[in-house]
Amino acid sequence: MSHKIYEVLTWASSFLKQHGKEERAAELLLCHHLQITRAQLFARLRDPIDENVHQSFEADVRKHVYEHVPVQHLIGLEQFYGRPFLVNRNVLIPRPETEELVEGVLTRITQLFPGNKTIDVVDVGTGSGAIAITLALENESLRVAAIDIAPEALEVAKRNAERLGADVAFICGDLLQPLIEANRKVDVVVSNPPYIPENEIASLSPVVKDYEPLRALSGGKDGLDFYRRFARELPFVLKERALVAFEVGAGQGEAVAAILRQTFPQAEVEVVFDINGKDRMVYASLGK
Ligand SMILES: C[S@@+](CC[C@H](N)C(=O)[O-])C[C@H]1O[C@@H](n2cnc3c(N)ncnc32)[C@H](O)[C@@H]1O
Repeated sequence: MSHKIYEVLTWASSFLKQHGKEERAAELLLCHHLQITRAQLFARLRDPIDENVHQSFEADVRKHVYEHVPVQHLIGLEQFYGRPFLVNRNVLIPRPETEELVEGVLTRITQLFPGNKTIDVVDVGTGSGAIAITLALENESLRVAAIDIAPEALEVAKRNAERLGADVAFICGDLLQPLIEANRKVDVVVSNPPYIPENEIASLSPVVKDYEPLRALSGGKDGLDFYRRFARELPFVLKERALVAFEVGAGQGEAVAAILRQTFPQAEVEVVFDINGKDRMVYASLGK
């Protein structure tokens, strides 16, 4: 007997809810299996569903529930700043908080660098390329480079740049070392580095811990290792007038601001809260 789309959707929603998962995953996965948009899904609720599609959808719902495979890995995509980014186990799934970081960078760039000269930006720890690619697509005055230590992450980032038509120079290397070695200076350094304290990794949910790369998560003993390294390396790569923009873990804002103030006593340093009221971004403007 063939099922109707709404029956399958109702089953999946309540199965997910019953197992403590977000019900919205049902819609996302069903749209993916039917190859339709959300609006089309709701227009077709009373249509019958092909049995093969039904089976493969149900198998994915069960994988999400029992094996904790992230929905984004089942679909192969995550939306970031309104664009679809390919994701897999080699990259962090880009998060909505990071969209706020991108927004903050775009606004501050306009304020700090009025006029239309080319602005050199580097995204450090680019992962899927979400930050670098979005910046390049949103502001054509930006010349964007992106660094990651993991070649397998850069493969994903390069495919994303190609698919989305963004011009980004990808570099494999350790933090700012590639720029320091090339004696290259930039106007903007943006980064969402690993910042989770080591002892919190074990208690992360399995969807994160088992499927996202550890090197994208762990920020050392107190989570601040990368910010301390940035503080040592930034003075070698920043132009006189420059912007540093970091995503931080909730509760780390003041500690990261203190690290930046110590390195750049003249800088204007701001801790910015996200829409959920958490301190998630720190900006330092130099040479204002
Ligand atoms: C938290 S993820 C951020 C990914 C992406 N920028 C985003 O916001 O979705 C951190 C990234 O930093 C990279 N990374 C870790 N250590 C690094 C290092 N020493 N130098 C450069 N990149 C590094 C990881 O491979 C990972 O892709």
